[in-house]
Amino acid sequence: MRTNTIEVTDVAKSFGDNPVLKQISLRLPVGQIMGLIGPSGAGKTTLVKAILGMEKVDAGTTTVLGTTMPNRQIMQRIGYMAQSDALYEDLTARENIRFFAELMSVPKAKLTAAIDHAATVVNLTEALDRRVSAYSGGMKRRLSLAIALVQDPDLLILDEPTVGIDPELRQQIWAELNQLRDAGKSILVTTHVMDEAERCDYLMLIREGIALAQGTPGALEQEYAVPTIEQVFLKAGRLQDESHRDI
Ligand SMILES: Nc1ncnc2c1ncn2[C@@H]1O[C@H](COP(=O)(O)OP(=O)(O)OP(=O)(O)O)[C@@H](O)[C@H]1O
Repeated sequence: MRTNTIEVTDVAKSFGDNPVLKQISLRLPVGQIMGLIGPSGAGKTTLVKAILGMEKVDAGTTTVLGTTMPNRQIMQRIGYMAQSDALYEDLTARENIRFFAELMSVPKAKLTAAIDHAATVVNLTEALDRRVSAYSGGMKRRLSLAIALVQDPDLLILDEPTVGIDPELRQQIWAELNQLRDAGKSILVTTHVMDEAERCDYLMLIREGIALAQGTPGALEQEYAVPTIEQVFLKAGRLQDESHRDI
């Protein structure tokens, strides 16, 4: 039986002479929520795209479900929510979800129930038949998440899923993520929001393309002798800056 859904080993990537990922390795075990946290420009989205095979790496290897990406069959088992919404504005939300569900080969018999469930999770049931052009930014984020969920994927990759989403709905979304994890799905989520980081089973702190620290939230707080992940991050960043100065 497979133990890791994602395996990244010593990945490096530069854009021109800008090194964006430096020797990154990570393992996402089956049935876990892993959080990638780091400031803007740290390399989180580039790492996510490298995992999906959407960005070619300069060195190292990445596999998803034991397979080198990109791979069409494996892509059908991944629910990916990108940072920017790729939606058809002239279609309704229901038509958008249906379009992507069909693309991902959701069986016809399950389609209606799958669309209804995904819409319920993100609280869009009432607005399903409205055109997306009339949606707010937060509603578009929620629709993108519904699209990522609709094919009942083995792996969810969510790039900043809760930006523009109010706290109450965010709770609801995290409850759903926990349920999916408990059902054996694997989830990789990038976030700036520290209280979301605390909810992950395992964290990777990334800054300037370097994996500064990894571990469970509790283990990281213990290692850095501070009470919150925000403080872990600040302390790890300070230590990184000091080590630059020492060179
Ligand atoms: N296609 C590209 N061409 C050139 N540089 C890029 C490209 N994509 C990303 N970069 C650069 O790589 C670095 C990391 O960007 P990335 O989007 O991975 O960061 P991030 O951690 O996801 O940030 P944010 O939280 O703001 O989304 C940045 O300096 C960015 O400008």
